[in-house]
Amino acid sequence: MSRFSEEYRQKCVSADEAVKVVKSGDVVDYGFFNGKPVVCDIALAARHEELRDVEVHVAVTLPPVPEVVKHPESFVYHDLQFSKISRVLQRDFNVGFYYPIMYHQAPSWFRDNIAPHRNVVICTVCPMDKHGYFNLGPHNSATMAAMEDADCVILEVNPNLPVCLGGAEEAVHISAVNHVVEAPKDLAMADLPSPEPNEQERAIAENIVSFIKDGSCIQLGIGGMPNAVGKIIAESDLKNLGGHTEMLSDAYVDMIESGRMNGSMKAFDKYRVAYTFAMGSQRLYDFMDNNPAVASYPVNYSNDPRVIAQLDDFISINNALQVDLYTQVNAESLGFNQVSGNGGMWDFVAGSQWSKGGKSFICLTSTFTDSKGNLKSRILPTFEPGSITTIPRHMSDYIVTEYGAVQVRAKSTWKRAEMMISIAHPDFREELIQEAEKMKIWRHSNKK
Ligand SMILES: CC(=O)SCCNC(=O)CCNC(=O)[C@H](O)C(C)(C)COP(=O)(O)OP(=O)(O)OC[C@H]1O[C@@H](n2cnc3c(N)ncnc32)[C@H](O)[C@@H]1OP(=O)(O)O
Ligand SMILES: CCCC(=O)O
Repeated sequence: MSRFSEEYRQKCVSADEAVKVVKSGDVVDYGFFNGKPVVCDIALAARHEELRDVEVHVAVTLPPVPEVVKHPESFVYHDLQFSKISRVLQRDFNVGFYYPIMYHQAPSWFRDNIAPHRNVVICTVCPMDKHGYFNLGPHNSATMAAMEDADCVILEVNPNLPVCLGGAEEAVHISAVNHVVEAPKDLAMADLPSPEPNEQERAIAENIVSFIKDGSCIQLGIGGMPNAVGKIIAESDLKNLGGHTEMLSDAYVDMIESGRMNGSMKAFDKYRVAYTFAMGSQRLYDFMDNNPAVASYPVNYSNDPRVIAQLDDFISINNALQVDLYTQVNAESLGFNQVSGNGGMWDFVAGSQWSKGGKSFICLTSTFTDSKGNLKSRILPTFEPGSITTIPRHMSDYIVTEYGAVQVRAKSTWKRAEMMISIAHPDFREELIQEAEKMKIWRHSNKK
């Protein structure tokens, strides 16, 4: 028994008891990603008749669907990064709001009193260790900063979370905690395996891999495509790659276990992949458990472009929904429907271009087939009203489809239009040229 056991026993209460602290008008933070509580969420939602206008904040609503969203008159739900659940909630039920973020700034939101003050933080953690620490598991992010800001910290202990070694700020001490709630021992984490890459995704990945050299440092973003790139790298003969990323995904397990990524050439965090959160399959979480090959850091380190820039040959690979002929990147919305979020995209697009030899790749399949079976170009003359520009054109570097990779950085408007059309699906190229002419970004010498 550790000397902290008595303090643990005193602080351990039922979920119903713990959430009694929440009052109408409070701001309640559910942590980030896998940090979202389950039993405390059920207990809080059960108080919906007596509570009004409680703000709840999460980042990426992982399954299960939170109970609080069923009572929008009592709880105002906010998500820093939409995924399937938040999309459906907002689009079909008019519930939930997106919260734009420049992700590396998140800890300073709390430490510099910029974000609304958190009355209560409730988040899922690993069981307490003999030193009195609760490891945060695969969600470091800005959790410690939010806890520092909070009047009350409630931990929901789940023994199925992997213990994720730091780095920094990967654990909270019992002395900084008000209540501990024990989740059922069989409460599994959301198991989100990535699908096998399709033919187009493999072609895109091949187009990117040709730019990667031995010793490059790799960041992979969220979405289907970056996972395909990881798989192709794992099958390549590249050597001594490093990893420094916001999100640790299954692709990193592929790259590390295949021996391609060992971090031996990194200027710092040598032999480790630095990350701030992980999301993926149970295989990923099993791999991370107590594994010194990966190091958990707060997001003001992992995503700070000034940190990223110090790693030479930094290769940043992120996914987009659409790119227009001006080379503006939309990675987050379709008209007025929020699909995802900017997250750390800006951080890595900037940091990789500041790195010596670094490159930023934004990838997308050239087309999308809608629910009615219509083939649509993802390369558009301009975005539809309401769509958000995630990366402005002056920050775009490489854009990649299955038809090739083009570097639009340091090119004029008419050259960019030509490059974008060269990687569009052939069925749409003529129409795009006509639009480029109307937009006055086409000249007679442009290649058709
Ligand atoms: C974690 C990080 O942020 S790492 C740092 C970088 N940050 C980012 O890259 C953030 C921004 N990027 C992203 O969020 C993702 O990469 C995305 C959204 C661009 C792509 O992610 P994916 O999971 O591959 O997207 P997916 O193909 O499933 O599309 C998402 C949704 O948009 C729909 N969609 C995608 N493209 C289109 C299109 N052109 N027209 C209509 N609908 C579309 C899909 O049908 C899907 O909808 P549904 O699941 O509600 O039915
Ligand atoms: C808080 C946003 C995190 C992300 O990039 O997914």
